[in-house]
Amino acid sequence: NAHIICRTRDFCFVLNSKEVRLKSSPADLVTETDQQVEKMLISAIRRKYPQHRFIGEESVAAGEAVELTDSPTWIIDPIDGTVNFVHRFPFVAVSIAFTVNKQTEFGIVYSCVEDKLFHAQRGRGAYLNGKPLCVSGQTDIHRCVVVTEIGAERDDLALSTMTSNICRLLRLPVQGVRALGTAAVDMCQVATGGADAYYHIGMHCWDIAASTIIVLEAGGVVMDTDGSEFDMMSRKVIAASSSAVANGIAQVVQADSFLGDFSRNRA
Ligand SMILES: O=P(O)(O)OC[C@@]1(O)O[C@H](CO)[C@@H](O)[C@@H]1O
Ligand SMILES: [Mg+2]
Ligand SMILES: [Mg+2]
Repeated sequence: NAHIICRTRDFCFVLNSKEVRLKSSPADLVTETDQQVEKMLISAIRRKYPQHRFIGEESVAAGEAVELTDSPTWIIDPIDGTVNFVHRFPFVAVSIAFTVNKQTEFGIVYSCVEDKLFHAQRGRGAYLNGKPLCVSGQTDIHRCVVVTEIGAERDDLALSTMTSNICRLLRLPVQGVRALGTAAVDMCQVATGGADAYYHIGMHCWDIAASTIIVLEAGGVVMDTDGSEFDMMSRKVIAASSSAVANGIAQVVQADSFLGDFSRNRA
C-alpha cells in the first residue's frame, strides 16, 4: 500500500490534499498520509497475524505505549522523512521490522521516490532490489563518509550536542558528513558501502529497527554511541563498516547531556 501511495502519479496530489500537523517541534511533522499508511499496514498484518503486537510511530504519537516484549512485534515507521515528504525532497521511506524475543528477524526499508527496496532476514544476507549488499569494510575513520541526522529538536542543548559532534568529526577529519532527513535511508547507505558509518542520538526504534538488521546482514557492525551493546530502545546508535570505525566514532560522539534532556521530555 505504501508503494502505491509513493509511486502513483498523483503523489503530489496526495500531498496537496493532506493536512500537515506539528508534533514535538516545528520540525517534527505528521500528515494524514503517515497515519493512513500506518493504519493500512497494521490492519493488513493484523488480519493475518491477530496475536502479533505493533509499535507504530503514529500509534505511539496517538498515545499507545512503546513496549518491546518477547511477543512477535512489528515495528513500523509509515513515513520516515515526513519533512522531506511535505517538501518533496526525494528521500522518503517506509520502514518495517519484525522482532521475536526482542531479536529482529527481518527488516524492510522502501525508499519510495528512489524505488529502492532494501531488505534483510537474520542470517540470510541483505539486499537492494534483489542484489546482495556489502558494507565498504573501511577501517580508517579519516577515509570515511559519515551519515547522521540533524534531528527535529530545536532546543539549545540538542543543537549544541548535534553541532559539536559534527564539528569533532570534521576536525578529525573525516572525508564527509551527510544527512538525508530519514534515518532509515541514511543507515541503509552504510549497507550499500556508499557511506562508511551512521550515528544518531534521539531517533526512535521505528526509525532504525529495520535498517539495523540490513547493515548487520551486509557485514556491518552496530553499537551504542558509548561503545556498549546496541539497544534499539536507547535512542542512540552507531552503524559502521567495521568495529574500528564504529569505535572511532564512539570516541568522538557525545550523547549523555542531550539524552538526559530527552528522557525528561518524551517517550
Ligand atoms: O518523523 P519521521 O519523518 O519518521 O523521522 C524522520 C527522521 O529523520 O527525523 C528524526 C530526527 O532526525 C529521525 O529520527 C528520523 O529518521
Ligand atoms: Mg515517520
Ligand atoms: Mg522516522
